[in-house]
Amino acid sequence: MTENATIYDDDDADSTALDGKTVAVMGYGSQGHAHAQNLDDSGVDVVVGLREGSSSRDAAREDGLDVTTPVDAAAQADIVSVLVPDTVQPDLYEQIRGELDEGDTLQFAHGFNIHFGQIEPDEGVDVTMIAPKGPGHIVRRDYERGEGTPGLLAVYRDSTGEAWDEALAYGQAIGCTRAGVIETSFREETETDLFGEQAVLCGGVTELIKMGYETLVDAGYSPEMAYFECLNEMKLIVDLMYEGGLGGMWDSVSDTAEFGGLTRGDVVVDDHARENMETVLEQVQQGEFAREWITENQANRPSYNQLRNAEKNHEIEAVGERLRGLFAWAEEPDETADETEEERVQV
Ligand SMILES: NC(=O)C1=CN([C@@H]2O[C@H](COP(=O)(O)OP(=O)(O)OC[C@H]3O[C@@H](n4cnc5c(N)ncnc54)[C@H](OP(=O)(O)O)[C@@H]3O)[C@@H](O)[C@H]2O)C=CC1
Ligand SMILES: CC[C@](O)(C(C)=O)C(=O)O
Ligand SMILES: [Mg+2]
Ligand SMILES: [Mg+2]
Repeated sequence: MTENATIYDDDDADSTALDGKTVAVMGYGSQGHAHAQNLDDSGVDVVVGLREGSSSRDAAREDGLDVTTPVDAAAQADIVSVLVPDTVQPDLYEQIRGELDEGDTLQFAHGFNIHFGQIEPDEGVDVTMIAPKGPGHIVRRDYERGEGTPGLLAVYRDSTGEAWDEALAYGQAIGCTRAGVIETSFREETETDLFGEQAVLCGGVTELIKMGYETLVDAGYSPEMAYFECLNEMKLIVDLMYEGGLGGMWDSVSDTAEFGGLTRGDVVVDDHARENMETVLEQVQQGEFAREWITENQANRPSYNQLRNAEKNHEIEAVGERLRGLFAWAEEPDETADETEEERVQV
């Protein structure tokens, strides 16, 4: 049996580890906007680093944050949180490298570039990771609700002797310790995160949904029925697992669903799927996926763009958009949006 992981909560963190320190958040996308605003709301000094002409600059300023260039932000900072896309991080690092002084920290939300050797930080710089186990918009939403998204903590280099305390305080400031922060390594975070998103969370689930939808539609059932059955209800079922584990879900569904699911689930996701999962994991562990993704970017993402378009054009997307628009709580369309000044009726 593998040993249990160490999990830290709010009581383990000491916010004073960030006293007098400035955090430069590089990027204001999914994770960047959440970390920057959560840190700011937690009383930490934050500056956002964005390239000149960046489409995110207005959003960060409207959220009340100081915005400057990545180089300038890094120059002001004690901790540089690297929250631009993984493929962009090596270039960004080269731009800001000269601004990282001995004792500063490079902080990541995913270990890809350190683990696969795409960034090799200079000696004297601490290298840490707080990786929220959830999308950035949920990290922000959880924090605002007084809750938190679970996170992972890893230290790749601790030159100062303060890296662990500082990283845990960072995890607290973005709300992760409210839910629990698990101690890990850059290798373990990178390999499990890549495997999870490819085989289960993003890749596995979308293929399961599309295959279920196509099976029903090909058999003559309506697209609307197939959408509700295979995609919409997925969230409701997963919510039950999130709240009460697999058992919580099985308790809530009918005995008929439980018997059918327990006898037929592994007919669909069978030993072939397990073997394929093992292959996907090996490709991650051996760096094969990383090399493919790096090469794909060097070639301007031909496969990525093609696959992305195919996914967007899948019939389930149009059906879903129409059905979600019928939900009573869906936003009313702004009927004046396309009207000219003259066409508007003053009342
Ligand atoms: N998405 C998520 O929820 C999760 C992400 N992570 C990790 O967090 C990190 C950030 O990912 P994520 O939040 O998805 O990133 P995003 O794709 O959301 O980052 C977008 C931001 O990066 C900036 N950016 C994009 N390209 C460049 C560039 N060439 N130069 C400078 N800035 C650029 C964008 O600014 P501009 O307007 O200038 O383009 C924008 O502010 C990654 O390491 C990822 O693996 C970890 C957990 C979950
Ligand atoms: C599951 C995808 C993720 O790893 C995440 C939101 O945690 C990501 O890279 O976006
Ligand atoms: Mg993840
Ligand atoms: Mg990921």
